[in-house]
Amino acid sequence: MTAVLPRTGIGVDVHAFAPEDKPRPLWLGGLLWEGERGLAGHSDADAVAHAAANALFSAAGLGDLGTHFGTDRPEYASARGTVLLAEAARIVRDAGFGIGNVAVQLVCQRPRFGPRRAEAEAVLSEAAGAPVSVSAATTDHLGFTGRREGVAAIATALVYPLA
Ligand SMILES: Nc1ccn([C@@H]2O[C@H](COP(=O)(O)O)[C@@H](O)[C@H]2O)c(=O)n1
Ligand SMILES: C[C@@]1(CO)OP(=O)(O)OP(=O)(O)OC[C@H]1O
Repeated sequence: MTAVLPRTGIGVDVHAFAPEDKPRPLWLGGLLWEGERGLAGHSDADAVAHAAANALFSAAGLGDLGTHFGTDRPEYASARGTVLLAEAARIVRDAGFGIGNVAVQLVCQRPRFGPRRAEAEAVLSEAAGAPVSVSAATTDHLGFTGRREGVAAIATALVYPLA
């Protein structure tokens, strides 16, 4: 008898802060952060949502964000991370998987994520159609995140084959 096992996936995303002469709004964890410096990218550069989507694709063995939403696709310019995450979840489900959960670790000095964690988790979970949890850590001012050059996010996901 062959066991039907769940599958785990991993995803990473990094975005640099936008240059001062080309300011952008900050979208992170599906939320708009008023008064915070925005991130550079083709889409809205929401590293938390992108890492979550990468982890879902990884778990399902379906490549990654670039496989499905390349930067050569004008329709994804400034696209919301939640839109990409919802589309990733749809693609994974259409490939025959249920989604157990997604866990994201955000690494940055700013913004302070904790006060808006519940709000972000609700928005991301709605987009994925499954529980998405987000934790945050600084790097004690070390490295590119510590110097506030950008943010990093690392995610895991669990999916299971539907019968
Ligand atoms: N961008 C961040 C980073 C961290 N937090 C919260 O602060 C706690 C302490 O961070 P350390 O890096 O010093 O471990 C962390 O556990 C988070 O709860 C945050 O909200 N936003
Ligand atoms: C999301 C896409 C497409 O708009 O562009 P970016 O916003 O630059 O983000 P990245 O995390 O580098 O993933 C690549 C692309 O799929």
